[in-house]
Amino acid sequence: MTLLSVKNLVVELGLRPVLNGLDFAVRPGEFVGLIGPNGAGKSTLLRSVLGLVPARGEVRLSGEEAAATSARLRATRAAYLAQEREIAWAVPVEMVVALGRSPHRPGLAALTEKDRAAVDAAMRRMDIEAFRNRIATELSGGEKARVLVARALAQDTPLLLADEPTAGLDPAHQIALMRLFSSLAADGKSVVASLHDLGLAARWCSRLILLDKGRIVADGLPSTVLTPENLRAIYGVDAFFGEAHGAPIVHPLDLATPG
Ligand SMILES: Nc1ncnc2c1ncn2[C@@H]1O[C@H](COP(=O)(O)OP(=O)(O)OP(=O)(O)O)[C@@H](O)[C@H]1O
Repeated sequence: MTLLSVKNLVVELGLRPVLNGLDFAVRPGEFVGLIGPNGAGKSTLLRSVLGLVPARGEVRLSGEEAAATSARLRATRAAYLAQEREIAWAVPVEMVVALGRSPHRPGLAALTEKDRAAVDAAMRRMDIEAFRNRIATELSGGEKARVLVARALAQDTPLLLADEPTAGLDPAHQIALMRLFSSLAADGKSVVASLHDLGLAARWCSRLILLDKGRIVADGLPSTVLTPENLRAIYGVDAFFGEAHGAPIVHPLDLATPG
């Protein structure tokens, strides 16, 4: 059983090819880091999986063709954390997080005990319980980011698609989030997260997909994807490679020297 499978996914935006025939599948238990330079197509890939941009090819969520599934059912299979972190509504944080339960509430019925438990658990996991009654629009950028992750967690889906989830978070909350995604994967869920921080990607992801110019150029264990050759060829950087506590360290050091 795959939670997500993508076959020959093609996206054109403004008559420009953005994704050029992608193929991959994500199984339960995987924490997949989607990496690649600016403009590689990472956000477009996440958005096209959810039908948010027009695409050709086949996308299956939990085995069923996504295009043939209702939006509500899709939202019980995959949660999405968008790159934009603005919160439009001046309402209490708790209410924003509870929006994650919408796909589980027919006609937006009152929150059930299960809904409340999911909202509380998501707020606890994102360390935002203290903000519960604060107005969401009045939070800092990183605090808002954590509220939106909590909303996606409250959705309680087998698959989480997260676009740059660590952006704007301080180091402790970045690491806590990567730990959380790892533990979701250990519980049999899957996370696909676009990441620019190659150090976090190397250390925490079970698998990396490296995109460049709308194509998958490497897909596998972080140690096989984050090679000096790939970093030079795709990102144009030289990096330090090391190891600590049994996990890899990758830290970009400088622009690659020509030749
Ligand atoms: N609405 C659009 N119309 C035309 N081109 C678009 C549109 N949206 C995105 N693109 C182009 O598609 C390409 C991929 O964009 P995308 O946002 O998926 O990249 P990304 O890998 O997520 O980049 P970043 O790391 O900068 O967030 C870019 O060249 C971008 O300019």
